[in-house]
Amino acid sequence: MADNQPAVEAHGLVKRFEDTTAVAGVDLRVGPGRVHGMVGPNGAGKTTLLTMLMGLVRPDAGTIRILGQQDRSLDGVAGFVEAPRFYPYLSGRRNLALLADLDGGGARARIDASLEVVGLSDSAGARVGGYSVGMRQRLGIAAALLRDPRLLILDEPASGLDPAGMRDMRALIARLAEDGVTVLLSSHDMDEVEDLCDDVTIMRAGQVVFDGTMDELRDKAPDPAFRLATSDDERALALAGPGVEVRAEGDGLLVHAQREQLDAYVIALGRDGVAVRRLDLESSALKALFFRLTESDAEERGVPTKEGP
Ligand SMILES: Nc1ncnc2c1ncn2[C@@H]1O[C@H](COP(=O)(O)OP(=O)(O)OP(=O)(O)O)[C@@H](O)[C@H]1O
Repeated sequence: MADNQPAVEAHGLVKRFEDTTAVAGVDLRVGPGRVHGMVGPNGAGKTTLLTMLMGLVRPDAGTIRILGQQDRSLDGVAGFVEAPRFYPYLSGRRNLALLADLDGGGARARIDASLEVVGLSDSAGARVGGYSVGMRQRLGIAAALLRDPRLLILDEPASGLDPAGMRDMRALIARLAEDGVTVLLSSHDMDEVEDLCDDVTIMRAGQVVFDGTMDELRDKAPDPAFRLATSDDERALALAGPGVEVRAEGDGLLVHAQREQLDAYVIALGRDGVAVRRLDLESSALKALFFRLTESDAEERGVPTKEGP
């Protein structure tokens, strides 16, 4: 693969299931060596898109090039969609050995190294049935690494993990990316994507509503929102200065401002004898933008948004 060749190049992808159009004309480019996040509410079409890229589902329309190849040989690609599945009554190592036999090539020789990378060397002899969700997700990545992939496609790799498991998973993905593996992952969690990804595609109802770098997304984001409680909310409302939008909401105030303007506002309150009793981040700029881009769709279609970022 030429150095600057995209790891994924897809044009006009469409996938219908009976009367649902899961993916409705999507273009996607994943640059080499990038960590690319795909976010969207439930039912946005992320999993369907990833299954098409992995060659598990045939698109109704559109073209896909993976690592420069259009022939779907999928050499150099690995990953999982939905949760990775293993034989629960066999050990982690035995599960990998079975997969390595299917994969052939040098896969068997990579078992130990793959277990090591995902931090499962010590538990490799234990039955997968006794593994935590996080261990199973990491075994899924180890299985993918058997193929020595240049492109890893991961469907919600942090799904179902507790905070420590999530932290480990993020660190693992960051390490793989540092080693030069291109990673395309889906997520519900804007914080996770912000933490991990260089580029992001936001999907809604089968379509792309944003595609660009994390920095480009940040530039588009509105001011973050903060909840404020003071000793004199009326006076605090009157003291709102340039770049600070304040309105009464519930039993306190909602403030939209960039951090520097917020700092100046809080100092002004103090100078004026108004005490700040509570100041909490209500919604980060990126989350606010994510909701703006995707929420109308969720409401229209009755899609639950509680799992959203
Ligand atoms: N095999 C299938 N048969 C029928 N409909 C399907 C099938 N797979 C997906 N769909 C529908 O296609 C739409 C997109 O689903 P998809 O799973 O790709 O979304 P998603 O963004 O991955 O959602 P989630 O975050 O909930 O996993 C949904 O309306 C879903 O019900």
